Amino acid sequence: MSLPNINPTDTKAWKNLEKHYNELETVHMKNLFSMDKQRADKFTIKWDDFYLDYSKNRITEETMLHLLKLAEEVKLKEAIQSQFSGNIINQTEGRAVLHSALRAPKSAVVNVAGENIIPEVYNVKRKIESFTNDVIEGKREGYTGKPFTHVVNIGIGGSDLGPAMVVDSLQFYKNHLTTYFVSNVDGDHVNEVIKKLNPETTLFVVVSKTFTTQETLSNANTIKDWFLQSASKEDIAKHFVAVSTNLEAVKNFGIDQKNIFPMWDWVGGRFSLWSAVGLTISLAVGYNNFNSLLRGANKMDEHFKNTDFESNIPVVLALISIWYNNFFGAETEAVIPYSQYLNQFATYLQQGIMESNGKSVDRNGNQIDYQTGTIIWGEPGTNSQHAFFQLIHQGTKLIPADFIGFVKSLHGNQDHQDKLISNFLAQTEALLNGKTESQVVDEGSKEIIVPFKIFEGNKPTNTIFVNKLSPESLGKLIAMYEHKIFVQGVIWNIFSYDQFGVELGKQLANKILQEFNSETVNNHDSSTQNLLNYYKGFI
Ligand SMILES: O=P(O)(O)OC[C@H]1O[C@H](O)[C@H](O)[C@@H](O)[C@@H]1O
Repeated sequence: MSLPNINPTDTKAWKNLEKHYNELETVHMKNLFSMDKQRADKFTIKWDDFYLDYSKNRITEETMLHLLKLAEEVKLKEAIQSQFSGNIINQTEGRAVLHSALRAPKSAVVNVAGENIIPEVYNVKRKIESFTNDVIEGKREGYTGKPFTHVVNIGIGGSDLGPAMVVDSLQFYKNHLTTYFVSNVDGDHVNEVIKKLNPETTLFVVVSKTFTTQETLSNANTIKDWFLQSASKEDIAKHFVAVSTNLEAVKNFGIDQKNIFPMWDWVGGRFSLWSAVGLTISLAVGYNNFNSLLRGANKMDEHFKNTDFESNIPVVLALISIWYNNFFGAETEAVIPYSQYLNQFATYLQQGIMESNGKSVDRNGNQIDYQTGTIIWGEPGTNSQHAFFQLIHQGTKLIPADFIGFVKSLHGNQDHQDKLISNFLAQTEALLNGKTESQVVDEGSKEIIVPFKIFEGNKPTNTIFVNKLSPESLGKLIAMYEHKIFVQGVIWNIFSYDQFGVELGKQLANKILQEFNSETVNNHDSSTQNLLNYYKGFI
């Protein structure tokens, strides 16, 4: 069974939402709150250690009914079943989409082409575990007999962003190993990392699903050449491991077969941190913590699969986002974690969300005439308050935002925590209520200044309060957004799991690279031609 194929704008719910939008467009949330004392309770979902308050949105109970009807009409339930049961829902690439299987319990049965993939998943997990333990305990040594002190992850896109974000987010749980990530083909990146390394005590994890990615192979080769300045070819087996589906290409690179951690084509790059792509996570925080991350994601999978849509966190978040995107015309969404640890969270989500749902052709191959993929951005609070919050509060654009906070701190300094959380709560309150003219006047502002100090309010936010930042809760949080992506892709009737949009630039870059060495080049538009010639003048 493939995915349902329903144009959302043809549904009854969509038409009802259009009508309903006209009624609600100018309604201020402030009034919705004063009209209904139960509002916050009605629009709150408590699940496990998650507390989602979505009451500060421009919605009523009727809005949610229409949105839930939309989910029903596009056959979301069937789509979820189809994904989890291993159907080829990535139809444009002919693949199943089973990152959820990577965090399923051992007893699960998930068939791909008639074969249960779970035993193979657990074989690789065992390999990750024993390798991790050997490195951490110093049983695995470098070519001069010293234990490893540094790990360098070489990858890009999904083979970099996930592990990098998780390692950064879980640095509180980190062990003695120092980790670096090299991704950019800009030589400065690899150069700066190399400066900090000792070849005798550094382990290199080359991560590439395809093992054809220019950036990763260039960086891996540069590092290998640097390594061979002090070590010999035989030592590569001790210091280089790889994660890939392309076992042949890894062997050709010179990595020992024993050092290959396989992955599968049913794991999309941007959803792959749960596979061996997460090896650097496991090395940095230990296998047990890596496994807790997976357990958390699995709990979210179960919640997503089994909970009615009205209390299903990823579904509700996805529907609200559709409401703003497709009816209010909002183009962007901010993700604001009130945790410095989640510094890279929005960057990570950018790939997941924008690579998945940045599509303009529906599942029939037809051009679509409604908005898809949201633009995602964000930075941790409170820093972001002092940077771009002005525009959210008083600018002309509607920017729905997710506020993510943790009730308990990891540092244990309650003074800092109270200050952080007071800001976390105050911002969504301010965005909701704003400040009226009479309030500004009462504060004694000069008349001429009054208009500049008015806050319109009515700015939507979701508050996601989680008990504590742990590997498990982080796993839930990431999986929550993964499922939100899926739900939106189903509603927009697009294929969320391919990424053909990244190919054209790659092809042209390869062509231009060759042209740097050829005498005459004149097959470009005049702008590109001039720029290319300008650069050639320097090489
Ligand atoms: O893991 P790799 O095969 O090296 O791919 C790395 C990345 O590059 C591609 O261009 C895609 O846009 C990403 O989805 C992918 O994660």
